[in-house]
Amino acid sequence: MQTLEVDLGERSYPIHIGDQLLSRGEFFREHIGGKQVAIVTNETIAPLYLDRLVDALVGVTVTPIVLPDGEAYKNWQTLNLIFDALLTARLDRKVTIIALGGGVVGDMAGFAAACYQRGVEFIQMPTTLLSQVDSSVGGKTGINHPLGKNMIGAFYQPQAVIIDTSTLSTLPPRELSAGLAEVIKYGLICDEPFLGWLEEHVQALRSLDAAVLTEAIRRSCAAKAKVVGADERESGIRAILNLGHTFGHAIETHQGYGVWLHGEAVSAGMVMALEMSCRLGWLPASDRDRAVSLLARAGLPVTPPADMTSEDFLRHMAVDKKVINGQLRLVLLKRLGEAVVTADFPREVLEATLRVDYDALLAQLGA
Ligand SMILES: NC(=O)c1ccc[n+]([C@@H]2O[C@H](COP(=O)([O-])OP(=O)(O)OC[C@H]3O[C@@H](n4cnc5c(N)ncnc54)[C@H](O)[C@@H]3O)[C@@H](O)[C@H]2O)c1
Ligand SMILES: O=C(O)C(=O)C[C@@H](O)[C@H](O)[C@H](O)COP(=O)(O)O
Ligand SMILES: [Zn+2]
Repeated sequence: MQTLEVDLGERSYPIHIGDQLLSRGEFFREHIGGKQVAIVTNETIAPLYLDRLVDALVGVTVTPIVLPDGEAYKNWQTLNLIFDALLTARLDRKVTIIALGGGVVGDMAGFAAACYQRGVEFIQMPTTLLSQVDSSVGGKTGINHPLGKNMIGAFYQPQAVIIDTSTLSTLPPRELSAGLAEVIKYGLICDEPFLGWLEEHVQALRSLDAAVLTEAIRRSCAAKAKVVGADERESGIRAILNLGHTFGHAIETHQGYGVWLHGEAVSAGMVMALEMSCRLGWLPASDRDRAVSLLARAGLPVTPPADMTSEDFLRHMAVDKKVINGQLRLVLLKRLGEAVVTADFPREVLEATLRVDYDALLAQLGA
């Protein structure tokens, strides 16, 4: 078992990473202040892991809250199901909410914790690769709005993140690949040597090699914890974690959520951000191509959806949390391993990037 720390002063918390932690009640008990626990999960994860977690939580009363599964349910109606269940069970403000699931469960359970009785404690127990390397760490919680992704939410930090790597054994391969998009993101934005390591180990990751997966999770969490520790509420540097997301969120919103997975949309979005970085003369085409082939080898889409026009992108990209006074800001790369957040680009370069024939680009690459 390894433990990292998210260093946020009085809101600091540990990230425990290890095998079979789900059954180790002591890791949870340490972070549970009262006698009441509510476990928020969904109908796919509950039959796999809920009983094991309930059995491990000796000495507290447990209220399971089982939500419908899917990105399309990350909304007000589903959030309200959590409040209904908390109130029906008469859980008080000493309750600890445990989010048992992927990023959808984690974002909603965290937001519910931020709101219920003006804030109760919560623990992240992420069960997808994406949630283990990204969404469980850093305190971004919230829900989608039909007009924009994650538009309603709060920064609200958990008491702890407990990552049981064995839960990945049941994860569908498509979901594993989606998680790899965010892993590759860390290499692109802040850790070029990690990118090289991923190029060597991508096949082992896709084959669920336990040691290699654990190392990828550890390095990803360390990168995220460092950025979050430097800028908890995204007033500056934290926005680099959004590489590819302005394009990717446009894809997810355009599709009405849940058609492409978040990681898939981010993968295509990162290719677009890298293409734009090339067009600005910052990144050599060979570096873009290196990233594109790694994403493709990870089983991810590297071209945007064929039916989305540049106007579609521009309309959705105008609704982005990085827009200030109507000015779009994007995360681009100065070089592999170094991202910048900038509004300093000619509009024509963005428009040209959106009009690129990505299939032709891919064909040239032979990826
Ligand atoms: N808060 C953040 O910082 C942050 C960061 C990245 C992504 N996100 C959000 O996270 C969400 C995506 O998260 P995700 O990729 O985990 O998707 P998800 O939560 O939808 O989970 C993916 C699928 O895998 C299933 N599943 C989960 N664990 C499983 C397991 N161990 N075995 C079998 N099936 C399992 C889920 O039921 C679901 O069907 C998006 O809403 C995205 O916006 C948030
Ligand atoms: O933690 C962050 O900060 C991130 O940007 C991580 C992203 O991977 C994640 O998808 C996040 O939810 C996007 O944030 P948003 O503020 O653009 O909704
Ligand atoms: Zn993301």
